[in-house]
This record gives sequence, C-alpha cells and structure tokens, in this order.
Amino acid sequence: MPKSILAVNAGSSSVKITFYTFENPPRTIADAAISGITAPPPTLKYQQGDKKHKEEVKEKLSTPQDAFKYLLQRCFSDPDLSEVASVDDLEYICHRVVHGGDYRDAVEINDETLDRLKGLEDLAPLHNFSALEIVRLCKVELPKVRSITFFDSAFHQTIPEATHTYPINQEIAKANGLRKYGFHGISYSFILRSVAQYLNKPIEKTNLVVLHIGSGASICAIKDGKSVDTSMGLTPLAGLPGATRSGSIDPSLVFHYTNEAGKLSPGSTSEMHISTAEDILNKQSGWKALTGTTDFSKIAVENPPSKAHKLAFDIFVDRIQGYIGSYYVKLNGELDGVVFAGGIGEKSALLRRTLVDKCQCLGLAIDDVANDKGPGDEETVKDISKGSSKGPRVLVCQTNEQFEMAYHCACSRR
Ligand SMILES: Nc1ncnc2c1ncn2[C@@H]1O[C@H](COP(=O)(O)OP(=O)(O)O)[C@@H](O)[C@H]1O
Ligand SMILES: CC(=O)OP(=O)(O)O
Ligand SMILES: [Mg+2]
Repeated sequence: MPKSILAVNAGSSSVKITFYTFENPPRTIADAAISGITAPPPTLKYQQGDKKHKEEVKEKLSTPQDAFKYLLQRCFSDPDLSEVASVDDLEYICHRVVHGGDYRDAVEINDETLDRLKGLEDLAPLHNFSALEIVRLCKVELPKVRSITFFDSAFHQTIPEATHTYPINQEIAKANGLRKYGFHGISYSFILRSVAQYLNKPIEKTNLVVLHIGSGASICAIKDGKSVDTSMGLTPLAGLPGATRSGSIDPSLVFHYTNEAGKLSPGSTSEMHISTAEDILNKQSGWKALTGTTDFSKIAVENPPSKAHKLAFDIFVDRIQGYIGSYYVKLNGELDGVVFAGGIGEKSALLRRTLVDKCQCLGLAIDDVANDKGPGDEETVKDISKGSSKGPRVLVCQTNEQFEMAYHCACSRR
C-alpha cells in the first residue's frame, strides 16, 4: 500500500494531526485534534471523509505527548481508516516547530539536528517545548519513520538587517541570538502561494500585507514574494496582542508590574525555565486579562457584553491599523492585497469591516455581502473587495499549516 505523511501541529494546549497521501499535492486522509490539555477534560475532534465527530476524552492526557499518542492510537484503530492502520503506513512525520533560530529551511531529525534544536529551546521554551517533546517521542517510539521539522521562523529569514536587528550591544546580541525572527511563517508560505495562484501572479512578483490572527496574532509585509517585515520578534510575544499575550509594550513596564519579574515562574519545570515576566506577558495578559475570555468571538460582536470587551476589540483594531499603515508605506503603496487569515481573520466579518473602514485612505474597500458570507468550506481564497474598488484587493484565506508541511514534504522528498 502507498505510504502516507503525518503532519503534527502541537501547541501548549492542543495537538492537531492530519494524515495525507504521499503524493503531489497531498490529499487529506483524516484529521484529528485534542484541545483543552491544560483545562481538562480534553476534547477530541475527529474527521475522516464525511464522518465528523466530537467527544470529551475520559483518559487523563496531561502532556502534548499523551495527547499525540492517544490521537495516533485512535486513528490506527479506526476500522474505516484502512489507509493508516499502523506505523508501517507512515513514510514521514512533519512537525511544526515555532522557533527555528537561523534555520532557513525544514530539517530532517537526527542526533545532530535534535541537539541544535535543544539549544533553541532556551530561546523559546514556551513555544518549542511541546513540539520537541513529540519529536523526541517519535524518534524513540517510531524510529523507522523519518521526522522533518518545519519552522515558523524560516519564512522570515529574508527580512533585511536593519529591520531584524535590535539597537542593543551587538556582541551580546550575536552571542545570544537576540534578533527579530518572526513566526507563523508556515502559514504565510501557504497563504502567499494560494493568493498568488488566485490572483494569477507569479509568487516572486506578489506584494501583500497578510494578517495571521488567531489566539496568537501577527502580520507580515511580503514584497516580491519575500517577507520584508513582520510584527513578532525574538519570540512570538512581540507585536499584536493575543488571547493571553500582551503584544508589544514598553519593556520597562514589567518591572513596575511586579518586583519578581526576573524570578522563575511557578509554571517552570526542571527542563523548562520561564521567568515570571515571561509568564505574565505571555499567559496572563491579552483578551484574557482584559475581559476574562480567550475567545475572540465573544469580543468581536456588534453589542459587546461589557466596556472591557469593547476596549479589547478597539485595542486590537488600533494595533493592526498601525501595522497596516506602516507596512503599506514599507511596500511603497504597491500592494496587490491585504489578506485576512487565522481563526479570527477567517471568521470575524466585524473585525474585517472595521479595519477596512479604518484603512479607507489606502484605497481599501469591502463588499459587505461577500464579507458577511465569508469563504465557503472548500474556498481557500475569497475576494471580499468592493467591485468598484481600484485599491489593493481585500482577501480572506483559510490557511492550513499541516497541509503546507505535507505539501513541501511531498514536493521535495519523492
Ligand atoms: N466567529 C469568530 N469571531 C471572532 N473570533 C473567532 C471566531 N471564531 C473563532 N475565533 C477565534 O479564533 C481563535 C482560534 O484561531 P486559530 O487560528 O485556530 O488559533 P490558534 O492560534 O490556536 O492556532 C479562537 O481563539 C477564537 O478566539
Ligand atoms: C507563533 C504562534 O504564536 O503560534 P500560535 O498562534 O499557534 O500560538
Ligand atoms: Mg495557530
């Protein structure tokens, strides 16, 4: 039987896996996800063909490794899923790893690359730990299947020096790898290819401002098919606020917030060290701190339930508007489109309308009917610009990080 590709997207509170056929382009075989690892009970979502299913998981799954093992077993034991009945049916496992340091491309896991990635864990303990735990598990328990790690940061290696350099002591910066890296690059790569194809333009001639806004949010300026700036930085904390992240603030703020900023946070473990400052700004801020919810669909409503909800919405709009203006100028006003993606970007018609209205001076205009309807299930890219608009297109793209990894794996390794 032909082998398949498994793509894994592990976060701190969820693990998503998708099986694909090992062909170009890959075809989805099955999709499974566990969410709520940090807020039990965990929930399983499973989709195979037309079969969709959601349930609470009875077993205790307290780590991303537990969740991954559970998902694999669940898929292997489904009698309807004959294409992937055991580990023998897998050719490759693709892992999304957020921080790839200076890696410009995906890498195959062996002792040497795993060691190098271990070094990066210190730079991004909050974001790399879960994914690397699963990479390590696969190496030990599925030694015959090759693992490839894809990095969120790789897409942004084209950002010019003056943009990626922080104005601090350069010896210290170089010794410690302190620079802007940028993230969500696997998603930006999917969006760029899909939108260029939709607009019928070569990738290397495509200029876009892309918003990947979900529970982590960032924005990217793409010139001639290359990232020239993005809002996240050394870590995914910089730039836009998110579900529990503050986004950019005056770095001095945290020392006025608490006098324990430099101490280890209670969330640290013997393998993973997180400072109290990082814990506060990454996990105790954002929508959750402002409103008590991490769900932006409760915030992006016509009649917000409280002033705090309205404020959270207005803060998000304000920060995004600032970046769109800045990136429009960086791209010399020569952009093909502004693209909305990520859970919020794909689903919130209200946020899209509000932002486009605030950016009218750049020639952006939206078709209200198309915007309210949003993209259909099978529609990867949808144009929601006003028909008469001469300005940049306004587009929605349903991004897919797992597909992007499987696509590159199938293209380059057949
Ligand atoms: N209709 C909606 N309106 C606004 N926000 C939404 C809507 N549906 C989902 N969201 C937001 O999308 C987020 C998930 O986005 P996603 O990109 O999947 O996140 P993640 O960063 O976890 O990958 C949810 O936390 C929720 O806040
Ligand atoms: C980089 C990052 O913030 O990822 P996510 O949005 O999946 O949390
Ligand atoms: Mg995401």
